Amino acid sequence: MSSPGLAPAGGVLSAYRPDSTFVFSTSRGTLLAEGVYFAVPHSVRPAGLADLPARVSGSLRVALAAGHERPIVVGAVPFAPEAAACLAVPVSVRQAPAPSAAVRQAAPPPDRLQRAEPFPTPDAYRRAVAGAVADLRAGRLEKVVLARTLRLPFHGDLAAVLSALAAHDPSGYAYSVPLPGDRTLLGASPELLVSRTGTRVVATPMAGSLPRSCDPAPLLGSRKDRHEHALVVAAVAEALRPHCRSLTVPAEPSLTATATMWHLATTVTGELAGPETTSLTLAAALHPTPAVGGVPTDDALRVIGELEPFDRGFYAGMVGWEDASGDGEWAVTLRCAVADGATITLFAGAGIVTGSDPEAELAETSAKFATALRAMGLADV
Ligand SMILES: C=C(O[C@@H]1C=C(C(=O)O)C=C[C@H]1O)C(=O)O
Repeated sequence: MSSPGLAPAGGVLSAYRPDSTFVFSTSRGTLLAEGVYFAVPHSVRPAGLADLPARVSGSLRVALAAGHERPIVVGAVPFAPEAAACLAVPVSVRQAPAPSAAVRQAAPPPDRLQRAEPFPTPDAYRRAVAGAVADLRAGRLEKVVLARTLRLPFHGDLAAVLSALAAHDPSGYAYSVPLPGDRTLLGASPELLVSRTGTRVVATPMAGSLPRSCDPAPLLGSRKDRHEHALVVAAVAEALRPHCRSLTVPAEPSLTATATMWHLATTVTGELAGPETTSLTLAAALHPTPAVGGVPTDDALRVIGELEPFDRGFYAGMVGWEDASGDGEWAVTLRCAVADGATITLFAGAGIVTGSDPEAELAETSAKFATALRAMGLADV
């Protein structure tokens, strides 16, 4: 890492260029990385994520050997394990305290949201949810997450969108990743897939949601949401346990708020059994959790492939960083948008269990779109 002297986050974000800068902003600070010193090579095997931790550790060793003083790897990993990740050792990294003040947005032309194209259509999404509920009732699976997209024209300033994302949800993970083909992935995730700091491991799985405009009390009491949540926590604990000497899994979830949503969340903490387990070893063991996939994972992935008429790309993958010691922090790539020329595509999904109501899941995904829409000045939730 080049000398990270603390500068105001507004200052560090002013260096942001959507097509070339990686940004990862948390309540503890903003990391801004530029340039490609060494691109993490793609997998040559169809091994998916199995060799990802080694490819990243290897890239960090190469950078160290070439004289980079404090290399880190930053970027995003797509949802599908066989799809190419976008990870690199950047040339320079700056860090600054978290941004504090919301950025005022210019008022958008009023017709813009009307030109938004949902895909699949709301009707098709309701039908997909109903189809999944039929599968669930037939006992073929316990949970599956179904997503949808919203595509709209966008000519605005992505720097303003990114600062608004960070300012609206200062306790979340606001990010921006330059993607191949002059596209930009950006969003604000509430969910920590996993972090490793020395031997300390933290994961904050989420599942069970309501729009922020609702009273959250029924969420904590909802059997359907508690079940949906428990499935994710159990899968996260099961994936982390083999790597940990001790693991603490709270028996009850707590309520977490973002600017647009309420979620049930559980913070799982552990002590690593051995120092060789990197943050990405843990992330690869966890992905995809049932917060974005389902239970059992393979059946859920098959149903997602059958019922979702689009490629998730980087949505529901992971975004973050890892350093040469193996420490790192990876958020689930949620509440995201991909900007591509004059078009931006938003992604949002919801966990479906036997008690799911298609209309409520449609409303939940609409509320999740509001995170990006609000940052674009297109929703005032
Ligand atoms: C799938 C998404 O969010 C996930 C699904 C949730 C749910 O189903 O309740 C809650 C938080 C996230 O783990 C999304 O934002 O697209």
